[in-house]
Amino acid sequence: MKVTVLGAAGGIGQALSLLLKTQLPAGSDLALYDVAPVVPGVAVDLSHIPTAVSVKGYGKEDLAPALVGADVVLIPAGVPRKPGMDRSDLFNINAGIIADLIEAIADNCPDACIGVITNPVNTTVPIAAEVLKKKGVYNKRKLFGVTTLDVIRSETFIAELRSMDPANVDVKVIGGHSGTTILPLLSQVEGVTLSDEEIENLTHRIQNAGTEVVEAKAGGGSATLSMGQAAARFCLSLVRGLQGDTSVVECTYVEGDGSDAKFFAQPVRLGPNGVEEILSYGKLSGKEEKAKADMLDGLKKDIQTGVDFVK
Ligand SMILES: NC(=O)c1ccc[n+]([C@@H]2O[C@H](COP(=O)([O-])OP(=O)(O)OC[C@H]3O[C@@H](n4cnc5c(N)ncnc54)[C@H](O)[C@@H]3O)[C@@H](O)[C@H]2O)c1
Ligand SMILES: O=C(O)C[C@H](O)C(=O)O
Repeated sequence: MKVTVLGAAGGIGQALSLLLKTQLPAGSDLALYDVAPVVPGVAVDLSHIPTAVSVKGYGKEDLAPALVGADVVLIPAGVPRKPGMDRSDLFNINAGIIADLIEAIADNCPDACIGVITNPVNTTVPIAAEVLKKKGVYNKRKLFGVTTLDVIRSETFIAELRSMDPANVDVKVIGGHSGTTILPLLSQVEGVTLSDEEIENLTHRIQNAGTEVVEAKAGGGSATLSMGQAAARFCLSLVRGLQGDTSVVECTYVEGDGSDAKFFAQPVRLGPNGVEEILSYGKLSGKEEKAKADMLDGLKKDIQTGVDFVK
């Protein structure tokens, strides 16, 4: 299994690469690409960790060899938010970065599963889809917006509230990855009953958790360590699926049946082909139905911005 990380020298990229070096199955290859000149050093540093995962660094001019043969490509390349910014304020810089990197993926590893982390995810994933379509290699089963951070935050905050082991909390988060498009289904958490007030407070915290980190870092970037963990969880799930395990379920932002929006974060069953099955997200409470209805126009607009960028 070859996993390539694009943007591997950044805050997320380094945390993610460390977790992959220590947790990918034995025999895997980890390819680290970045435009920052430190990337070969990151690879050398990681290569001293005694696991059976090979690590190689690729500098600015070596994108093609970093991608050739990749089964999974994860993309945390791009700029993060500063206090006072929305994720959509990153569009002007990150849209072009994603389009360029996806074009290179289409040329060098068109069959790879692609996990887009770069914000604004609601828009960068549609950009990726349009670029892949232009290149004639779009496979909707293999393009994912990584929204796992919303899931692990939900699990953490609920576990804290109820003094539970977070490993025993399972939360579906649907919609998108910004503001009210992040919709945690707190009415469905097995073994946990929450009051209306608790649901309201938790939903607000989950939807604003990215801003909580951005403000706490005070100009030094956004979530990197928790995102590294979230992306590693998602990647390891993808890899288990690619290796034949068809019991792996994750919530992720994919092109589904379009009944809510063309791209929508929802539970999917992973497997050898990427998405094996889009799963039902179950019955929403009245408040969740309303929250979904209220945010769909905004999500659709974010998606259209991505489509228009490529056209
Ligand atoms: N999906 C999510 O839940 C989630 C969570 C946190 C952050 N993010 C997003 O992830 C992105 C990265 O965040 P970060 O904190 O790691 O930022 P960072 O600035 O620490 O790292 C970004 C890295 O990307 C590299 N880069 C820039 N252009 C590149 C290109 N064309 N090719 C390869 N590498 C390139 C930079 O050199 C840098 O090393 C941001 O857009 C951020 O908003 C998403
Ligand atoms: O909030 C951000 O800008 C980064 C990321 O999307 C997050 O949710 O932490």
